[in-house]
Amino acid sequence: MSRLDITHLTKSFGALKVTDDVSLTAEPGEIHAIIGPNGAGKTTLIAQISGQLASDSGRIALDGRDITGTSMPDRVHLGLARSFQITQTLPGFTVLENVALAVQARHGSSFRFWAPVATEAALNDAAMRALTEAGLEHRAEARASALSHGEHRRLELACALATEPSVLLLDEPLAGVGGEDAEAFVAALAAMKGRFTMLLIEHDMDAVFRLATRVSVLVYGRIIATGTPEAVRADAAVRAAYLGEEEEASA
Ligand SMILES: Nc1ncnc2c1ncn2[C@@H]1O[C@H](COP(=O)(O)OP(=O)(O)OP(=O)(O)O)[C@@H](O)[C@H]1O
Repeated sequence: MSRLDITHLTKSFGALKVTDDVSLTAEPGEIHAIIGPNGAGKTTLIAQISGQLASDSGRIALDGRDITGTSMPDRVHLGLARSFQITQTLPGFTVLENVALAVQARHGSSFRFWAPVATEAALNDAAMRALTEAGLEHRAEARASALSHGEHRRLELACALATEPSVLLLDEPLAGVGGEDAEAFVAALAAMKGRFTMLLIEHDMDAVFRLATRVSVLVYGRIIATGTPEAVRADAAVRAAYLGEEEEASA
């Protein structure tokens, strides 16, 4: 069963059809990237999937369960985590404390019955595991306010992972992140490949083609191709609509 199964999703703003009959899946352990030129409808699609925006028609299922009409908090609770939008980090708290709070938000009721010391140890252990996944364990004791922009993004990633999501929506994780920070982020995601299911929207094509298991290309709200990075790169329609232009522009 697909972790995420989206069928015939649509959304219009007035006369403008921004999401036009989009169907796609995220299979267990895959990183499915969605790419497309500016204005293709990527942000709108992610907003529909996360529940921020209601769809006009179509169906969204998470682990086989229809979540089309559910609220954004309900989707998070059911295991759909959207990084960078839902996470509010606390700048005066340490990195570890921030992630421990995210763990507690997920497991609040089960941790409550434990003795306080054991509770704290268990929370910190779970938080350290998420921090290690995000490649940020060496910053556990730093205050969140002391992190670089790229480190902060990885803290948000760790907070999202701490909720043990079924599917993680990553909306332009590398936006505004440069150099070593970007490299560290991509390395952290690459190391997670196969173990977490992710839908990735990202403008950095090098990162997309390095990370993605499958790539879908969105143009004017429609998916014009879905396949392995190699197949999509070689697709004539994709080259004509998008990649060719990008490569020519950067040549
Ligand atoms: N709330 C809105 N009302 C009207 N039009 C909208 C609204 N939100 C988005 N649009 C339009 O829908 C289209 C798709 O926008 P969207 O932001 O989803 O594209 P995108 O692929 O994420 O673009 P980018 O890569 O530039 O972030 C654009 O033409 C945009 O102007």
